[in-house]
Amino acid sequence: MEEIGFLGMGIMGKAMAMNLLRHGFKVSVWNRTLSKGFCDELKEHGASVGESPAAVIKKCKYTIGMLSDPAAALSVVFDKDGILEEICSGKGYIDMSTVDAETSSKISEAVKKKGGSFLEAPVSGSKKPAEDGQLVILSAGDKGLYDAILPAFDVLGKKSFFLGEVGNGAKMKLVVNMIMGSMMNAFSEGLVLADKSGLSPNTLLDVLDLGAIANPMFKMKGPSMIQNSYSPAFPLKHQQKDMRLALALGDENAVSMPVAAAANEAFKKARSTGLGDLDFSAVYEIFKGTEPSSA
Ligand SMILES: NC(=O)C1=CN([C@@H]2O[C@H](COP(=O)(O)OP(=O)(O)OC[C@H]3O[C@@H](n4cnc5c(N)ncnc54)[C@H](OP(=O)(O)O)[C@@H]3O)[C@@H](O)[C@H]2O)C=CC1
Ligand SMILES: O=CCCC(=O)O
Repeated sequence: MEEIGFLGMGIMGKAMAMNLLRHGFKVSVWNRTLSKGFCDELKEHGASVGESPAAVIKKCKYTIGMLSDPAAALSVVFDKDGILEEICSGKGYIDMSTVDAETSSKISEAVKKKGGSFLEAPVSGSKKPAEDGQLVILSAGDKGLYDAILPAFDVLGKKSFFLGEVGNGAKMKLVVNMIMGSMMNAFSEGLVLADKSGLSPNTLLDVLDLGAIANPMFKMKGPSMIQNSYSPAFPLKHQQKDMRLALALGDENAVSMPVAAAANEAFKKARSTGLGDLDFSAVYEIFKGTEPSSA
């Protein structure tokens, strides 16, 4: 397949680009902050490093973006040296960041106006699934671009969905993360309730894992939460962004979401106490009423 461009070498972007390289793809990467040290590692695996989003688009037929939030996703497209300066007929941009439908539509319209094609493709799954090529890809937009990029999606993910028009991928992702964030809050409350009422949180994990609400998230995050350990796989600031965007989607559709609203408050409180760069499971500290003893 043609060389693939990759913009945004954060937790997810770096793992995904590395995975493409391991599977024999040629990859050209770019990150806003070059000094973060990702370059050498990726270069060792054969990546070339572009000096701007425009430079990467110019070089590659297909370019993927994995940026933190709507402001970042818009910036790489519309700002100086951005995607719009080089996107043209025959080139495709695939935004895999988690953003709202409005952001995605804005990008789609601008890219199409320049003759390019656009696909939104946010993902379910975190750092480890990204490293292992086990993401769930929620794409929507240009079906021709989806078909063309499938060989790369097959490496990045265990399943790809095509959900129709631009916006549907973003909405699906926000619904999923709204449920996940609400679950993390209920789980944290339960761990605190078990502890304060004289039960072992570890035994609670064993009981949960054998019942109808067993799930990979409780199983994976529970033991480290009990150890007050929150090394970031999915940063809490991004989970709070997703709750905020999901609540806005609820507003638009007049859907009452009291559970998600309460969860959002807890994530906001966690951010305001300096936990934003830790894993989103650090919201547990808000329910414990303590500061984390380690990251
Ligand atoms: N981590 C996870 O488990 C998952 C994350 N996601 C979503 O994927 C996206 C990336 O997440 P993740 O990798 O964890 O996030 P990180 O915070 O690790 O990385 C964010 C990336 O966005 C870049 N960035 C931020 N602001 C700007 C800007 N204004 N202009 C250009 N680049 C910018 C950062 O560059 P710089 O290094 O310069 O700051 C960095 O490359 C987010 O939308 C997140 O919600 C989706 C599924 C799972
Ligand atoms: O957006 C982040 C999702 C994290 C996950 O699905 O485990």
